[in-house]
Amino acid sequence: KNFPPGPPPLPLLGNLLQLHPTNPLKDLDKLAQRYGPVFSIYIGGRLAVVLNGQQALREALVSQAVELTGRPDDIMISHMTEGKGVILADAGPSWKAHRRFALSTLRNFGLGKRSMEDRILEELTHVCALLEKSAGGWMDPQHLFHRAASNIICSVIFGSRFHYEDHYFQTLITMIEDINKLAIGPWAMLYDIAPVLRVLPLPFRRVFQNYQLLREHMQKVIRQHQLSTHTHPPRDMVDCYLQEIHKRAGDGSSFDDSHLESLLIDLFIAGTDTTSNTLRCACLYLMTHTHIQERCHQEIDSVLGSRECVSFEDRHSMPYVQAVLHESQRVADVVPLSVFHTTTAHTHIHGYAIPKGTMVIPNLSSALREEGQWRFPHEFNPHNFLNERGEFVKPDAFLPFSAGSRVCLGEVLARMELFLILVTMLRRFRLVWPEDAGMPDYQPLFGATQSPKPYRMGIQLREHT
Ligand code: HEM
Repeated sequence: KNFPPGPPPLPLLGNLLQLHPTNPLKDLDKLAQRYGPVFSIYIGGRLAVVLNGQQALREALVSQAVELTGRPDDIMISHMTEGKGVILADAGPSWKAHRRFALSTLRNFGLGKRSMEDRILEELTHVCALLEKSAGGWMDPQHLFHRAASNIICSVIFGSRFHYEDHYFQTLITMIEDINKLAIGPWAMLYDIAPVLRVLPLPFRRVFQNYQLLREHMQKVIRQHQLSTHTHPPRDMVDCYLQEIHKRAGDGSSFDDSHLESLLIDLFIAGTDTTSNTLRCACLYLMTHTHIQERCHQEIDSVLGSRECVSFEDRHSMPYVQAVLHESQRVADVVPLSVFHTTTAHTHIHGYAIPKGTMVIPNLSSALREEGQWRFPHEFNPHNFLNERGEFVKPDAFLPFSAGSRVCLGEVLARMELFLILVTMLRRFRLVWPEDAGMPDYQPLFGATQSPKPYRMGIQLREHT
């Protein structure tokens, strides 16, 4: 009763035929126009409520934060993660304690010998060395940004990094990409609705194999740390967690080696594609909007002067670069449908009654390009984030990290990475769209995480560097 309206479903398929299999975003827009910002659809046999536009998203995710904390008990994902970790763990004491632990460890990383900022700047020396090698030519930045983002996470959680050419490292990254592709998609759906197929050698088997290999990697790292755990202050997140297990021994908490493995896998998966795809999107637009790149160069040069390194504090003196970065995140639209939520109690959204256990899909993408919320919703324009005085402002519809009790827990790290990486790169290099590359294609490839299509990036050393 009083449930959000939606299109009538077909038996078994629900409304799947009304959603384009490779990119349902336009179809969701059409359904929102017809049924309003909060509507319902059947994904197969499963009923879900879709939230569209910043007002409905904030009303639900922020005002009903507690009621929207749950995650769907998606069968494939729960079989894979055993309900542990943070991203896909349902609301409960284990999720809460691990989220709190991860947030406070990421926040306090200054307490170790090396701050988060130092770790990012160290990775940047390797990024710049590789870019220098390509100066005068071009490269596909996909691998570089993936490896850099992944290494920053490795440095924070394991205290060490991999060489970019390390075959083992490259395999780990490929496994993450594969899990992201397969765990949310038609194969996962088939696994859920047709248990008889689970024994067959179909692609969903790969998700389990990859997840197991990632788990074995984490076990190895944890064992190495256990042999040298009496280091003060802690070197990384694994040290912090092992100390936490010791502190909590006997109090019945869920902190143990197997939860640690799941937490590390989550951070590794969540922190790689997202940051890397945002950087690729920023570079694509900067190469093809040369006047915007030029203004960034001017602002960076004037703020940094002869200083060797940028610091995260410098963002307050660089409103234009900040605006460009946020605009890149807006158009990159990296996690378009967020991670699905579930209601943990009966609640009301937008005047509709939503029972406990309903799946909720936050369409973050709809807010990032919502008419009436942005001065230029359909173009790449940093003035979406600048007021008349040229000061940086952040509109309410900027929700790439979602909002509420499940808001991305890597937001601060991601923002720091994006700023330090982009400023350092633009300070030393000019990014150039290759003359023979034809017209740029800005249409992203849809997925649990969206990415720009592969492209080549021309690199020139800037004269004064
Ligand atoms: C540009 C980069 C990033 C974007 C756009 C992004 C976006 C998101 C979004 C939309 C969610 C889902 C929130 C929800 O369920 O409502 C999320 C969750 C999460 N993100 Fe990020 N993320 C980014 C980078 C990172 C990084 C670097 C890390 C690792 C430190 C990270 C760790 C997580 C975790 C652990 C969750 C699950 C939180 C929970 O369920 O309680 N993210 N992120």
